[in-house]
Amino acid sequence: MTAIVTRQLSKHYPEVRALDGVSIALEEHRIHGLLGRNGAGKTTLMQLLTGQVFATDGTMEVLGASPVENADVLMQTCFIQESQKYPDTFRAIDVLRVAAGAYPNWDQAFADRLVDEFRLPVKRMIKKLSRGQLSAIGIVVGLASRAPLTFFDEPYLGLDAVARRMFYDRLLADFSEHPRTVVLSTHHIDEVANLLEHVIILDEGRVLLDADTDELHHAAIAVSGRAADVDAFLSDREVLERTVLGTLATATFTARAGDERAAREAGLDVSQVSLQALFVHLTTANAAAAEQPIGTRSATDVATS
Ligand SMILES: Nc1ncnc2c1ncn2[C@@H]1O[C@H](COP(=O)(O)OP(=O)(O)OP(=O)(O)O)[C@@H](O)[C@H]1O
Repeated sequence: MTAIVTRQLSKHYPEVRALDGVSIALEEHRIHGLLGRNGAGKTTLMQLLTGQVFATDGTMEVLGASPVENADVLMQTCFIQESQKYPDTFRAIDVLRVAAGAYPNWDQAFADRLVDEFRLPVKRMIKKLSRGQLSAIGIVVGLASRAPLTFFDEPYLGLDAVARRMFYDRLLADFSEHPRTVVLSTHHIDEVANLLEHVIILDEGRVLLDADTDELHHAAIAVSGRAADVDAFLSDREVLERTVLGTLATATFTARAGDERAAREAGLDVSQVSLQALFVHLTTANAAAAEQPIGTRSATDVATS
């Protein structure tokens, strides 16, 4: 079943098209990555899907219905935002108490364990907590709520590397025991690459890439060897990046079936491209295409190649 379907979903502000004709389908019980450069539209998409802002155009279904003012859907949805505001008088323990009442699948024992692991001082006033401790509150709520649909919007601002690792481990372990749909937006792409089963890359409000991560391993490959051999091999391929060092060249290109074998047969070294590198290649290529005169580009050139 699909947990989320959007069709031509758009959110336009007077000065910017924060989201522009986004059509996606996210299967349930998977961890989806929502990636994009600053201002790409990730938060806007999550705000639309959780009924916090209204669409300018298009339609969406979340857990089978429109999320707009729909208590049934919203009760099954947990949205952890980087900029979450809490009442001035709240301590972390108060947030957890409210969350326990709000989420039907809340697991208090799990929340208590996470509080210990993240060393969260639950009785201290929230306004006195560090940036990382604030993020830890969101993570505890996001995990212990066990909501059928959980959005984590860059949930770990200020969290150190150990705590981030712990978040990924706990998310993965709990997800295997209690499958649910998770949408995670992040700039730490390499850290989460192994967690993600499906990736959407947004760029300037549009979908630049929508693919399962196992397909992505073959979507682009890097070859290196003598510059002349590399260039001969690349002749009719779409090159994402090419660097030359003396007589040697390395190039990343959009791969077609059989390309890996063909490159080896041409005497080239072949390596896989990480999700992070692919992200950088695609968003850079899209920005370069955007600078071309109108009429010579298609915004979906990169996504569909
Ligand atoms: N309320 C608003 N009014 C006007 N413009 C807005 C509003 N909210 C977002 N935007 C603009 O919409 C675009 C998308 O913003 P959004 O917050 O969705 O990006 P993002 O991908 O989450 O970025 P980041 O990675 O920096 O958090 C940006 O250009 C932003 O300035």
